[in-house]
Amino acid sequence: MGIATRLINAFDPLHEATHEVRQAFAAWCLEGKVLQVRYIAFLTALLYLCYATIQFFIATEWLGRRLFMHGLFVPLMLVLIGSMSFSPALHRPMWALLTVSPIPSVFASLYFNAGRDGFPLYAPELYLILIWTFAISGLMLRQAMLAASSSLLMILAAMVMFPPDPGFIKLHLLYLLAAFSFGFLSALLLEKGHKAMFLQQRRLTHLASVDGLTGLWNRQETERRFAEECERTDRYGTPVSLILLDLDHFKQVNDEHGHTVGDTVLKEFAALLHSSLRSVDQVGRIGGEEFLIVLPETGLQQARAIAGMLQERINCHRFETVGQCTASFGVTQYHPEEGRLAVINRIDRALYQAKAQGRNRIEILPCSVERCRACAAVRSVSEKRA
Ligand SMILES: Nc1nc2c(ncn2[C@@H]2O[C@H](COP(=O)(O)OP(=O)(O)OP(=O)(O)O)[C@@H](O)[C@H]2O)c(=O)[nH]1
Repeated sequence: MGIATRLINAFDPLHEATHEVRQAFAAWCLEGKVLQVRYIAFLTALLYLCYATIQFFIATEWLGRRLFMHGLFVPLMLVLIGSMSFSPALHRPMWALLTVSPIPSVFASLYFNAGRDGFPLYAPELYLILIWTFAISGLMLRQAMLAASSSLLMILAAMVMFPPDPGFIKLHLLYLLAAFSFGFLSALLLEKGHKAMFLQQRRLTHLASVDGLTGLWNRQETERRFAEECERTDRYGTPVSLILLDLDHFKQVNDEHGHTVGDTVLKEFAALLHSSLRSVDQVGRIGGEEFLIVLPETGLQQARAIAGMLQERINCHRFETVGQCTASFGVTQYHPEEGRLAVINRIDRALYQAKAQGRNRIEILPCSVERCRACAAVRSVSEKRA
């Protein structure tokens, strides 16, 4: 790896991240910076009005144009940016406008002052714009770099076309270098800090949603994902089913082989479930040896077939040290009319029945909505049995 790549990587905590993670970072970062953009845009507009007022008293040339630019055009552009920050739908054009906003300010300053006697008096505006673009505006590093580099090119071009006083030129170059490098470095370090914070937050969020032993979702996250699927069902009518399963006589495993072996069985069991299901299915450990599977876009009959497939795989699997294990299953489908709590209660009942009726069984309970076609077949079988 080249030195340049190593250096870039050292400043980029996301250098190994996927495109999706980088996009998630950009969205997270931009959302967090909206408030900064708002305050900075309004404050800068105010300062430009002060600048225009001072020029009103000291400027000897182009007074009307200076007042138009610094008292009207630039402040209005900044107020527009600040106002756009209030509406999420306008955030994209707001970022675009913020990226180009330094250009007219630099252009105006050069147009009014380059090659004139008063240039050193007004040159600090150029240095401030460079620092503002990098470290204050709220722009992401890449956009800030684009805007500041364009500004710097314009300033250098103006310097070639209208050379300042030879005594001032070296100082001017030094100030430009200082403004650009200070601004760039602070933007680079700020973005590095943001990236590290983003990664840390993702890690913590992940840790807070997984079960430490099995790596499956924990109870809270499983319930959250189930609620999300229910909302999808409420909105689009796509079915969602649940399987609740519990290892049979797991206490015996612990009692006979010890908790460490019990833990290994739970891990192996979790891996078996995870590898047997589709990637869209959500598996969580919601209690000691109790697991909940959320099956999106799956009706009751399909869920029954999936539970059958899992039962067969579990029965065929030989767990380390303990050999064969079995599990009991409750299966049901969510129906929008009855609410989530009713489904959770029903699947609990289904599992209880499977345990009560001898374990290593699948019990299916239809929903309580009479006209639900998905559950009709199961309901009639249950009624016949009763
Ligand atoms: N090793 C281990 N055991 C656990 C863990 N969490 C819960 N358990 C044990 O799981 C066992 C559950 O026992 P019970 O609720 O009586 O259930 P069971 O023996 O599986 O009986 P049935 O469910 O009725 O078939 C208890 O012994 C708990 O200590 C864990 O994280 N690791």
